[in-house]
Amino acid sequence: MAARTVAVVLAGGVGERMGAGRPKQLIEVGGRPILAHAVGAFDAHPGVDEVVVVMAAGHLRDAAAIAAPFGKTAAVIEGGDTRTASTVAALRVLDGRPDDVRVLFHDAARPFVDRPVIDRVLAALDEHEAVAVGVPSSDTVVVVDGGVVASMPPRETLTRFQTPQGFRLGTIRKAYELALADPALRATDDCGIVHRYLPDVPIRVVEGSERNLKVTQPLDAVLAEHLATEVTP
Ligand SMILES: Nc1ccn([C@@H]2O[C@H](COP(=O)(O)OP(=O)(O)OP(=O)(O)O)[C@@H](O)[C@H]2O)c(=O)n1
Ligand SMILES: C[C@](O)(CO)[C@H](O)COP(=O)(O)O
Repeated sequence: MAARTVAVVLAGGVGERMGAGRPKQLIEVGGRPILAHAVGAFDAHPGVDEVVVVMAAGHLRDAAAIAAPFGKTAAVIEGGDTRTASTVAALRVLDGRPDDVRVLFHDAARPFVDRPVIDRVLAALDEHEAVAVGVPSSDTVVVVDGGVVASMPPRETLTRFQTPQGFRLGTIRKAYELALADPALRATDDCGIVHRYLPDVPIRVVEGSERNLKVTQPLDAVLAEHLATEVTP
C-alpha cells in the first residue's frame, strides 16, 4: 500500500552561521548526529510511514549512513542551493503520489521535535490542508527600516514558526508550481509558499515546543548538547 504520511527531513544546508566546517546536521549532540535525532523522531512516530532525507551536496554518503538504520527511510536525495530548492527536490520524489498524501517538512536542524508536536500536526491535517507549528514570542519584535523602528506589531499577535510544517501533497505541490513560475520567488519556509501563492488556503497553527529549537548559531549547539543529554537516556 502507498505511504499515506511522508516526513521529509530537510538537511540540504551547509551551516554557514554555525561555521563548523561541515553541515551542522552532521555534528553530534548527546552522542548522535543532529540528523539522526531528527530522522529518529519521525521514524519512531506511528503515524509516519516513510522518511525522505534531503542532504547537502557532497555529504550524501554520510547522510545515507546515518539514515540507513531507521526502517522508514525511503530515500536520501541531494538538495538544492536554498531550502526552497531542497523542498522542491523532495516534491519531485513524491511525483505521482495521490493529492491526499500527508507530507511533513522538517528542518534537520531541529533535533528535538517530539511526538506531541508531530501528533498535533497530523491531527490538524485531518481538517486542514496546511499546518504550521508555532510558539509565542517572548521578545518584543519590531520592524526596522534604515536603522529606525518602522512599526511594532503587538506581541500577542506574533508567533515564531518551527517545523514540521504539514500539508496535503496536492496543496503544497500546487503552491510550489505557482511559486516556481514567479521570478521573484523568495521564502524562508514552506508555509510562506502556501500563504503567498494560495492565499485562500488557511494555514492552521498548532502549538510547538521551546525544546524544538533550531540549531543555527554556535550557542545553539551548546544548548542542544545540554538538551540532548537531558532528554536522551
Ligand atoms: N539549501 C538548503 C538550505 C537549508 N536546508 C535545511 O533547512 C533547515 C533550516 O535551514 P538553516 O537553519 O538555515 O540551515 P543552513 O542553511 O544549513 O544554515 P545557514 O543558513 O547558516 O547556512 C536546515 O535543516 C537545513 O539543512 C536545506 O534543506 N537546503
Ligand atoms: C522553517 C523555519 O525553521 C521556521 O522558523 C525557518 O524559517 C528556517 O529558516 P532558515 O533561515 O532556513 O534557518
